[in-house]
Amino acid sequence: QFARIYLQCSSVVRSQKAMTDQPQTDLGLYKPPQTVRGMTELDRAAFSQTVSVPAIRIPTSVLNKVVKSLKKVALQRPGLKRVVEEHNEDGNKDSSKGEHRLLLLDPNSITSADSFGSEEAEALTAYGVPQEIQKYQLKLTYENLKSEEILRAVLPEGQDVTSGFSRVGHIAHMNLRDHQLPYRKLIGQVIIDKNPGVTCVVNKTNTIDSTYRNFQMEVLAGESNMVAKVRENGVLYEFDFSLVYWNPRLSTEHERIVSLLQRGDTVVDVFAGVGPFAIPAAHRGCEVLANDLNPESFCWLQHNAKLNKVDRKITSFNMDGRDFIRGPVRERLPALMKGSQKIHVVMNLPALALEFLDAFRGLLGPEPDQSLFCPDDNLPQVHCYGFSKEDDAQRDVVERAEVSFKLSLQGWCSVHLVRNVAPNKEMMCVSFTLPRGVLYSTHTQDRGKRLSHSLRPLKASWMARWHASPDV
Ligand SMILES: C[S@@+](CC[C@H](N)C(=O)[O-])C[C@H]1O[C@@H](n2cnc3c(N)ncnc32)[C@H](O)[C@@H]1O
Repeated sequence: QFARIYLQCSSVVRSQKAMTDQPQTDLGLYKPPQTVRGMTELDRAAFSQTVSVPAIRIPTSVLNKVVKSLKKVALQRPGLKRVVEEHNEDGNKDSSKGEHRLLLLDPNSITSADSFGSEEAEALTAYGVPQEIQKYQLKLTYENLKSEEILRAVLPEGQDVTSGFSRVGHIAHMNLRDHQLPYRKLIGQVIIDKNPGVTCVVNKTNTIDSTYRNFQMEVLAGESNMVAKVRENGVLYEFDFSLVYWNPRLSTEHERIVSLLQRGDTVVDVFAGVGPFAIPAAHRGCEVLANDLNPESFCWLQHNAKLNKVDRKITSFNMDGRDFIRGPVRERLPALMKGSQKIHVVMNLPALALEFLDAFRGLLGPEPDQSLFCPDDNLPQVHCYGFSKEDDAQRDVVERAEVSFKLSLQGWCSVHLVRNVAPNKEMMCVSFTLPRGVLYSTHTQDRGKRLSHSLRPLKASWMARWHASPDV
C-alpha cells in the first residue's frame, strides 16, 4: 500500500543526553569530601582533595619521547599538568634531581610496574627508563574535576545526575528533573565553569505547547542576556531565545530541504520562525515568501534577512498560516505556476501543520477550462512536518495529510524521519506535489470521492514526474 513511501532514517538527529563535557574515565580517582554533599551554593574550594596517583621517573633527555609512548596510560584531567617536578621530603623542589621529571599515570590503567602493556614496556626499555612506579600526592581542585564528578558529589546519593542540555549561542538550555531543582543554581554555575563560551544557563519551566513554540525559562546562572547569536550551516542568526522558537537539533533538516532548492525557485515558508529555511534559501538565489504569526519571530526574521544581506529576496508576513496561504500565497500562485521554476512550500509546525493543509483545498477555485488543461502545470512541492506517536509513524502522518485534503496521497508522497523527539514520538516530513485536484475545486468541503476520480487521468504523468525528481 505504501510502496512509494520512503523512510529515511539516516539523518536522525540524536539528542545530547549527557550533562558531562568529557568522557568518563577515572571516576575512581576522586573521592569527594562528605562536606560537599547537599551543597546548594557553590563553594569551589570545598572540592579540593589530595589523592595518591602512580608516577614514573623519567630523565629529561628522553622526556618527550617517553611521554608520547605512555600517552594512553598518562593521567588526563582538565587543567592538570601531568609532567611534574620532583619534590624532596619537605615538599620543596629537589634541585639535586634536576635531570628527571615525574609523569603522572592513570590509576585505572597502572597500579604497579607490571601493568604496562608490551608496547609501553618496550619503549621504556628502549629509552633506558626503569619500570618503577612511585606514589605522588596530587592536589585535585575544582578546576581539575569534571561536571559529572562535581554533581555526583553534591546531589543526593544514588540519584541520576545526568540531564540534557542544548547550546544556543552563549546560552545552555536545560530541562532539569524535579530532584535536581533544589540544586539548580549550583548546576547552572557548574555548566558555566566547565563549558567555555557558555555565559548563561536557563532551565525550561513549561512544555513547548505555547502558540509561538517558545519556552518559559528561568535563568539559573550567569548573565540574563537572552539575545543569542548562532551560526547554523554557515548562516548567522540573532534572536531573543526567550521569545521565539529555535531548535539546534533541526540544522540537518534545514540543510536537507535547502539542498533541494535551485536558484530562481520560489520558497513559501508558512511557519518561518526566525528564518532557518528562509535565509539559506534566499542565499541560494530563491525568492522567498516567509510568514510567522509571532510578531517577535517576524521582527527577528527581518533582522536576520538584513544581517545576511538577503532582505531583497525575502518578503515577510506576520499572519496566521491559513490566512497567509489563502491571501498572499493565493494571489501569487497562478503566476508562479506559469513559470518553469519550482515552488516549494515548507510547513514546519509539527504539532499542527498537517491540519493546516486544508487551506489549500479549493485555493485556486474551479478547475480551469479543459482546453487550457495542462498536465505538466508547475504544481507546488510541499514539505509538511508532523509529530507521530503511532507505531507506523509514516502511515499516520500520510493519513492525517489525506484527511486534510479529503484525497488519497498513496503513491504520491515520500516520508522522511526527521528525528526522534521522545521515546515514542517521531518528527516526520511528508513531501509531495500538491494535487491539482486539491488546488482546483469549487468547494472547500468534503469532495474526496469526486476529486480522487478527477485525478485518475493525471496519475501517469505524475508518476513520471515522481521518478524524474525523487526529491519531492
Ligand atoms: C516549530 S517552529 C518552526 C520555526 C522554523 N521554521 C524552524 O524550522 O525552526 C513553528 C513556528 O510557527 C509559528 N506559528 C505558530 N502558530 C502559527 C500560525 N497559526 N500561523 C503562522 N505561524 C505560526 C511559531 O511562532 C513558530 O515560529
